[in-house]
Amino acid sequence: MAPVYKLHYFNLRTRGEVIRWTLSLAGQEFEDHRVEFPDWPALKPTTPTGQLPYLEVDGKALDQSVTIARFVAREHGLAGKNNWESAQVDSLVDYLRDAAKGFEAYTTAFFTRDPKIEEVKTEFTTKSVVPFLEGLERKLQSNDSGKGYFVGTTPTWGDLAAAHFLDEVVRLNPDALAKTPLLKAHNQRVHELKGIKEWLAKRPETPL
Ligand SMILES: N[C@@H](CCC(=O)N[C@@H](CS)C(=O)NCC(=O)O)C(=O)O
Repeated sequence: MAPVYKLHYFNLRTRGEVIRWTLSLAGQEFEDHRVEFPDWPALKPTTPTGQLPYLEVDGKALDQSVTIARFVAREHGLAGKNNWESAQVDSLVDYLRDAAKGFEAYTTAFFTRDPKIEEVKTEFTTKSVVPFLEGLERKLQSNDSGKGYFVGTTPTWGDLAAAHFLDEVVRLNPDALAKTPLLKAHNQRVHELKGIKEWLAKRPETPL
């Protein structure tokens, strides 16, 4: 029997979205349980660690967003074709997590209604993320397969993590990819993948 997947997360993209993209590219059906904030205090003690996301697979719970996305990718052949490719994907995802620190400052400012949110946004999109975008473009360029993905010849969950992150950057600054044309083209390439295109067309619109 095919496994039954249920993803528990808030009604946000943030730490849940790469998991949703990976499930979608895999063509894996899943229940997208979005916890509303007023319901959270009652649900919190029922979760593995008191935090979200966690994924239920046939009733068993797996927590930690990056681990969950990697698990789904491995289950569906989206984590690289050999150990070297898997390590390259992991390296890409680690790099993105460093790049995302400035974005986390923005999400904190959003949730705390920081009056300086515009400054935080400008600092992230025009300063702190810039060297990461250049580094990311070099990583993409270093794959000479000619297929336009970060690792190997087919999309991996690393491509999804990169494209999702860049979407968030572009939401905050539409010109952010002007100096990294390869990243811009990669972003469009990922958006055109069947499962991703379908997911983007149907996902709920949320502020983050
Ligand atoms: N390392 C964890 C962090 C999880 C985390 O920080 N979750 C936040 C939402 S993004 C949460 O559950 N906050 C509510 C709470 O702690 O009560 C992961 O990546 O899954």
